[in-house]
Amino acid sequence: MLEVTRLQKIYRGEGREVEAVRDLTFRLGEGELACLVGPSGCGKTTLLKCISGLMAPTSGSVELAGNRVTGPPRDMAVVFQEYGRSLFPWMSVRDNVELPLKEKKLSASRRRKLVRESLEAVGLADFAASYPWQLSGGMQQRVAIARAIAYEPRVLLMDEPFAAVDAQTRADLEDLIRELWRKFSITVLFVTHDIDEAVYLGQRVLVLSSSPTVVQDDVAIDLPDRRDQLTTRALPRFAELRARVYNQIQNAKRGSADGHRSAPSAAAADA
Ligand SMILES: Nc1ncnc2c1ncn2[C@@H]1O[C@H](COP(=O)(O)OP(=O)(O)OP(=O)(O)O)[C@@H](O)[C@H]1O
Repeated sequence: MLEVTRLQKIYRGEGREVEAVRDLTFRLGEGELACLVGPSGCGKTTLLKCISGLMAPTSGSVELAGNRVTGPPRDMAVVFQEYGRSLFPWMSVRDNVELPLKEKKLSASRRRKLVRESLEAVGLADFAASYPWQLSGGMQQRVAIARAIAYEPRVLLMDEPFAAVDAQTRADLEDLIRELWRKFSITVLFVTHDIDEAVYLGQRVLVLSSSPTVVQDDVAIDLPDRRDQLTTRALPRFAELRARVYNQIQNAKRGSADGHRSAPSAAAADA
């Protein structure tokens, strides 16, 4: 569904160059839920901007369902960390969710149906007429998620979407993402700083190296598919996977090539 091949991004300006991403290759199969972690400043946002077509890579390519991404694709939606800035405060929840659907030129009845279903799916059916500023941070992020889901994307990119909410809300939102992923069979790429969150959510965790970035490790998360905040996180296997991802990030910070690989199959075999 998503194929990133030998992606490189060099920022140029004022007589200096920053190579943020060096040589990134990975694939996401249809319906996969993969998390992406890496040291601070390693190029996660740069990567997401290239994948979502907001920025052109210096070299390499991104393909979505076999089509090269050269601008924001119709089949992709992005949820950012800063929900406060991604929702329009003067529009009701309903209108915020409906706005991108107008661009898709869907009929009014189809738009209404999608808005209703997506608000129901995130538990906000009763708040359609409210304004974002009347809702808590966690609820606002649910609105942003509903807007993304209503767009019926094949791929959903999430850039540290829960970094600004409290721990309890974060746990609820994590469970919501797994529920929506199962319900709508979307391919999800979820960027996070939080190792536990990556292991809890993902079927795979891609660990990025320090900038200039390559894929340092690709860990298959072989935890039971039905996850639960208490029992899953208490499993010995959860602790093992967490330790592996943690060690890889420490290696990445030290710039060590230990465990460096980019082929998913090799990593899956010894995860
Ligand atoms: N517009 C830009 N011009 C020049 N350099 C940039 C630009 N944007 C990012 N960089 C550099 O590229 C590298 C990667 O930045 P990026 O924001 O993609 O990393 P990140 O992993 O998302 O960071 P964080 O973990 O702090 O969110 C950094 O060295 C950063 O300074």
